[in-house]
Amino acid sequence: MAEPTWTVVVPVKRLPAAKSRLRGALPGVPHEELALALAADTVRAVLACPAVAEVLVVTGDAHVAAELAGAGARIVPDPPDAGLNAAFRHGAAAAGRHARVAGLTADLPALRPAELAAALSAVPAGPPGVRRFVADAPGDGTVLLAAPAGVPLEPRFGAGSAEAHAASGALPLTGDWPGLRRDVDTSVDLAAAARLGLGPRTAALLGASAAATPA
Ligand SMILES: Nc1nc2c(ncn2[C@@H]2O[C@H](COP(=O)(O)OP(=O)(O)OP(=O)(O)O)[C@@H](O)[C@H]2O)c(=O)[nH]1
Ligand SMILES: C=C(OP(=O)(O)O)C(=O)O
Repeated sequence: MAEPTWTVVVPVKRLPAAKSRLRGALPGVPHEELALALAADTVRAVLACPAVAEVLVVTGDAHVAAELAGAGARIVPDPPDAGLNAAFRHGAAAAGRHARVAGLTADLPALRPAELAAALSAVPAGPPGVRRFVADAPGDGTVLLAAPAGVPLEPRFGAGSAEAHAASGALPLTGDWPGLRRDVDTSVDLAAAARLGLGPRTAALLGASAAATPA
């Protein structure tokens, strides 16, 4: 059984602006409910991961903060308008210098706690202190970036982030973790995540949308 040694930082954008490429993906479902469900299912899986001691959600959204604090996450206020990498750095700073910190995107509704535990256990505990990352399913993005204790996270999330993380000295983790790698940016991604098995919040919205949409 993995030791709960990791602090996982999960940034969540303000819901009205979040997941813009998914807007309209589920007819009959308010967009903000879908964006919140993706984050809630991600955080639920992280909280259930035996390798995780604490989940820090970095957000400027009061609704997200209330929901995810209720689920058991610690909320760290987002630096206003600073963007995704600033949110990761802010969360990592709140975790403290001695923590093993991993940054994870909040759009992984098919994430399984055991996959996250396997990925985190593949990060060596000791020197030489190299950061590790897990690329998304297409291979160009990043879903997870992990740093050993005392090593800055130095996040380079955004378009082409797998290459950017590698160029900054981070090494890829190569395990077969389909739910972890399946980030959801578009309706095609959402369908792929549904084939893997969605967390309960997103699954309920998919079911409600299907029931409301004439065949
Ligand atoms: N706290 C915080 N989280 C962010 C910010 N930008 C993106 N995120 C989160 O980072 C993760 C990955 O970002 P994207 O996949 O680009 O998500 P997004 O920006 O909501 O989606 P698009 O509008 O489609 O680009 C998601 O879980 C977002 O909620 C930000 O400025 N602050
Ligand atoms: C944030 C990222 O990209 P996307 O918006 O494509 O999920 C990333 O992969 O680093």
